[in-house]
Amino acid sequence: MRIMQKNIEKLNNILTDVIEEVRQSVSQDIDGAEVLHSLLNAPWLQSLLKVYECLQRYLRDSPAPALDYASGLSLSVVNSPAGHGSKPRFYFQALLSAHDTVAQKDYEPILPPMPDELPDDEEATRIVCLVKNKQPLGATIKRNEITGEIFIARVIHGGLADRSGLLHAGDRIIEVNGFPVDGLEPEQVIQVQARSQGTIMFKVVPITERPVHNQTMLYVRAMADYSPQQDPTIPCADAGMSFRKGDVLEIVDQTDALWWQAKKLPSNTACAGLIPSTNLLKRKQREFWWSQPYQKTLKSFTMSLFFSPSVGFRRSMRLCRRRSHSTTQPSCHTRCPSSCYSALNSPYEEVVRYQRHPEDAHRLIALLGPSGVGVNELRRRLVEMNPNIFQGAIPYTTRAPRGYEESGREYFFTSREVFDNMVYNNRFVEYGEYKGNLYGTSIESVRDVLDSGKICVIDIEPNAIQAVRTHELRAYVVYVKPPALERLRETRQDSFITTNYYVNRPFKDEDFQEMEEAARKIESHYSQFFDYVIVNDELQDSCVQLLTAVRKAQDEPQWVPASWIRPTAES
Ligand SMILES: Nc1ncnc2c1ncn2[C@@H]1O[C@H](COP(=O)(O)OP(=O)(O)OP(=O)(O)O)[C@@H](O)[C@H]1O
Repeated sequence: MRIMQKNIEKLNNILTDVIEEVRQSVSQDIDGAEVLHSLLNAPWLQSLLKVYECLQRYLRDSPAPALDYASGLSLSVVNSPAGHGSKPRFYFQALLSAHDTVAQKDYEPILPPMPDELPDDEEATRIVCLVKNKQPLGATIKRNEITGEIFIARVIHGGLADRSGLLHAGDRIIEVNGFPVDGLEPEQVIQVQARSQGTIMFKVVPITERPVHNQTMLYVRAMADYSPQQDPTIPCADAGMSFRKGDVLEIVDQTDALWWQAKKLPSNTACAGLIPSTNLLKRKQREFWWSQPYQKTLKSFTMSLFFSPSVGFRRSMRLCRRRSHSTTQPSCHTRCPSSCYSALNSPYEEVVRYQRHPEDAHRLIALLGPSGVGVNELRRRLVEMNPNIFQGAIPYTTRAPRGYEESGREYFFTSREVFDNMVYNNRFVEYGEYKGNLYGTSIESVRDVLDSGKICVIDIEPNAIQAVRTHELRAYVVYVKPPALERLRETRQDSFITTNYYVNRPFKDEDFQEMEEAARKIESHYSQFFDYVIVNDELQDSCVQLLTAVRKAQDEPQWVPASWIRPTAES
């Protein structure tokens, strides 16, 4: 007993040391440390250790059941006059029934005895018996087309087969429930297995050398939608996992070059699902792209991220509203470093959990939404609410200052040469030309605000998202969405819009329809980059939601691109 206590003490010491080490790592911002820390602190791990301790104790004491039939006893208590009317809870009965099964050593199924003498050339086989529950088996199979032999292709992480620890990728299946499977099609094997009730018995020849895989933890944000039910190439649609763009996925197994295993976060399931690997998804996208007629491709291809739904730039920058039917159609360009093209091209973006350190610069708050939805109004109200905390970025322009304007207050007034030079050096988040003058939001303007300790709030066009999602600015992207049409009509009754032709005219129904159409396009192309969505219904509520978003951005852990934390030469 003393030896065991000593061992437990040793174990406790090891755990304390590990937790301390992890704590130090967390303070040094080392990736994954936070995850490990929460793992070691997890109540279930503590419970497991307790179970381990109990098992060790009982191993020594070898306890015997006092009764073989405890559930019968509970029934007599209920049926006795004293117990009349009281019903034992269902789970208590189940517990007693489990007790009786163990006490009676009722371990199904009884296997045939091993033959005394095995021929020398007999392959080592293993009988694996799994108790079926509502979960699928959690393994896929494949057939060797030459020999007709059936093999386990992969074991799904956290599934029934994986948790048994008895079946592995590469094991050859000889029989299922006593039924020889050599030469059958995989679908026929699945049917045999599906027919079995209670338990399934596999006779397998275990793979001789199991490959050793050093799986590294990988988290990604999906940049496209995926549905296994609509993918005819997936090895097993039931084992597949669907995801929407923007979802954060934990990749638990990358052994297979084509099909990874992943869990969607936050996850409450132990079992992973199959998803296409980066290379496979890229290949599918290329094939899809080439198979589509040109126009249709632009409309429906989920990864056509280069398509910009609205070209122009915001009123906040040029102080005049853009209209898509404007005769002086403004053009807008964004700074897009080479890393941005790879981010747009990749179906998954690697992400890490990041929490801003109180001493770090604030994250940039970038608001976007369809024209007229209220992005500018919300930004203005936030700054007005507390100008000591929030500030916009002063834009640059080549237009001449008006009487009341001062350089560095409304705009930085500059020459075309200087402006062109800044464009050439990638110093603009976005810029554009309007009525012969250039306007732009520079990275320096944003940096100045952030360096002063304030929170910089800007509004951007959707195609500038990549220019602010950088290691330098670490933008938190807030999407402002219009409410339903009826609510737009109700809430905007007393509001005005400014167009190229009219200053402050009341909203019309066509403005709302245009806004909804633009919103649909923005969402379908950029929703994977939204960190927070505000439906701008009642203005007061939206302001409160914006404050919540800002607080989350600055004070709560978020999934951010891994390149922000491990910057590459490009980012
Ligand atoms: N929730 C709301 N309820 C009522 N009126 C609103 C609401 N949000 C914004 N508005 C009004 O709608 C008009 C347009 O808003 P705003 O100028 O902020 O649009 P925007 O999204 O910045 O578009 P643009 O940049 O093209 O001007 C303004 O008069 C604003 O006061």
